Amino acid sequence: MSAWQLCEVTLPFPVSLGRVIATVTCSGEKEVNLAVQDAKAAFKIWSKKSGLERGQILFEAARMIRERTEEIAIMETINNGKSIFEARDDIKTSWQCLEFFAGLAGSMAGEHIQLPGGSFGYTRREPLGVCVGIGAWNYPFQIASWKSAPALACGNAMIFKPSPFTPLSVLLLAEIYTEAGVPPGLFNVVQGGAATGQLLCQHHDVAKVSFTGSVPTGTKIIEMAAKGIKPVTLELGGKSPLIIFSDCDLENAVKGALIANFLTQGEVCCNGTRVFVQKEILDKFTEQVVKATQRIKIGDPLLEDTRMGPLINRPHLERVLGFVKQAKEQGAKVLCGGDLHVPRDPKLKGGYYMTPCVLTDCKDDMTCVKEEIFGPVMSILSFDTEAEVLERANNTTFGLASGVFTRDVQRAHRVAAELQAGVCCINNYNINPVELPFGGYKKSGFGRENGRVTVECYSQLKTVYVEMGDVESVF
Ligand SMILES: NC(=O)c1ccc[n+]([C@@H]2O[C@H](COP(=O)([O-])OP(=O)(O)OC[C@H]3O[C@@H](n4cnc5c(N)ncnc54)[C@H](O)[C@@H]3O)[C@@H](O)[C@H]2O)c1
Ligand SMILES: CCCCC=O
Repeated sequence: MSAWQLCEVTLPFPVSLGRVIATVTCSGEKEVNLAVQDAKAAFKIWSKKSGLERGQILFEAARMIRERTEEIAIMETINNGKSIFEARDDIKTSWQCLEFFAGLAGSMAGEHIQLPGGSFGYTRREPLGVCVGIGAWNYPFQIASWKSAPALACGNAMIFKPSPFTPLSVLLLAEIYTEAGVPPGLFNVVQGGAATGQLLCQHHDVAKVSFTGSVPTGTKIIEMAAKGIKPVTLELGGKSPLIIFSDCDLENAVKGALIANFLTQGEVCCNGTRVFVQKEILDKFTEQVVKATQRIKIGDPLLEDTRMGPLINRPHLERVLGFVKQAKEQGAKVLCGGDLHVPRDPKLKGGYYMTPCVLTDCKDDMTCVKEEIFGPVMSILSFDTEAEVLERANNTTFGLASGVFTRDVQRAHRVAAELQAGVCCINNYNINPVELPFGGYKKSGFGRENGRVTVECYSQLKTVYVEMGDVESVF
C-alpha cells in the first residue's frame, strides 16, 4: 500500500484563519519503517552515551530553543491560532522541560544490594528503545518537548507524530535536536493522521507509545499497545472542577476562573470548566467573571495585545457552538458570548472565531457540565457545603485536574486530598511547572509527564545477581 492510500487527511492542511500555510506529505508504511530503522540505529549510539553526555546535548538543545523563542512562537501561533503571548509561554515550558531532564540524565542510577555470603545484586536503569510520541493539536511544540525530553534523557529514540491540524512547529524541534548533536534519526517526525498513528503503534520494533489526545483515541491506542504488550502513557481529556468557597480572595478567584477556561481559546485538556461557586458569593463572583470575560481581546493572534485567537478548525468551532446551543435548550442561561465572531479586519474574516462564553443556572446532568467541550465555555454551578461539592466534583469519569480557592488552609488541603484528579491547584489554576508531575486519574489517563517520576515511564529496571561463592547444586 502506498503512503497516499494510507492518508486519512485531506491535504493541504487548513489553519485556523482559513488559509493554507503549508502542504505536508503524509507518512505511510514505507516512511514509518524508515523512521523506525533510523531510530534503531541512532538508539544504538545514543543509549551507549553516559547520562551526563546526553544531558549536555539536551542542555544545548534547550539553549537553542530559548534563543529561538520568538521564531518558534510565531510558527506555533500560525500553526495553532493561539495568541503569540501564550505561544511564548509554551516555548518557555518546552526549553525548561529539556533543561529539567538534561539535569536529571546524569543522575539516573540503579541500586547496589548486599546479599548473604558476599554475593550481591545491582539494578541498572535502562532505556526502552524506540518510543513513539503522538500529539494533539492544542500544544503542538510543548507536547513534543514534554515527551521527547524525558525519552531522550533516558537514552531512548523517539518518533513523533503531530496532529495533522498542526504539523509544523515540531519540525523546528527536530531541527534543533539535530543541530544540538543528537545522532541522525534519534528524534524523527512523521506526518499524518490515524492511519500513520496506527502504523507506529503496531510496529513490532516500537517499545512504547506516549499519547496525548482524546479518550476515544486513547482507548484505541491502549488496545493496539496491549496486543504488543507495550507500555503506554496516556494524557487524555478532562472536565475538571474548580471549587470556589465563599471565604476566598474573590479577585484572585475570578482571575483563576478565567485562566481555568479561556487560555488557548479554551482548548486545554486540564481546564476547570465546571466552576462550583458557594451560594453566598455566587452573584458577586458571576458578575465579576462576566465583566472580565467580556474584556478579553479577540483578534489577530500575532498581535501583542490579543488574548484569544481563532479555534482550530470549522468542524470544531461548530461543535463548540453546538454545545452552547444545547446548553440553552437544556435550561442553562448564557450570560455572555457563545456566538460566532467575525472580526472587522478583512484578513481575519475566514477565521474560526467565537466569543468566550459564561453559562449559569447549570445543573450536574446537563451535557455542557458532563462532556469535554474543548472550547471557551465556562459552566457555573452553585453549591452549599464542602461535602456536597466534593461528591459532585468527583462525579465524573474524567480525573485530570482540579482547583480550589479558599483562605482556610486546612480546608484547602482536605479538599485537595479528596478530589479524584491527578493535579490540584490551590488558589490558582493551570499552573504546571515542569518540576511537578502532570497526568490524570480515571479516564483522563495514566503515566506522567514532567517531574522526576517520568523517568520511570521511559526506562526499565534490570536486576543483576552476582555470585561470589560456589554454585550449590541441589541435584
Ligand atoms: N492530558 C493531556 O495532557 C492533554 C493535552 C492536550 C490535549 N489533550 C486532549 O486531546 C484532545 C484534543 O486533541 P485531538 O482532537 O488532537 O485528539 P485526537 O484523539 O483526535 O488526536 C490525537 C492524536 O492522535 C492521532 N490519532 C487519531 N486516531 C488515531 C489512531 N486510531 N491511532 C493512532 N493515532 C491516532 C491524531 O492524528 C492526533 O495526532 C482533547 O480531548 C484534550 O483534552 C490532553
Ligand atoms: C499543561 C498544559 C497541558 C495542555 C493540555 O491540553
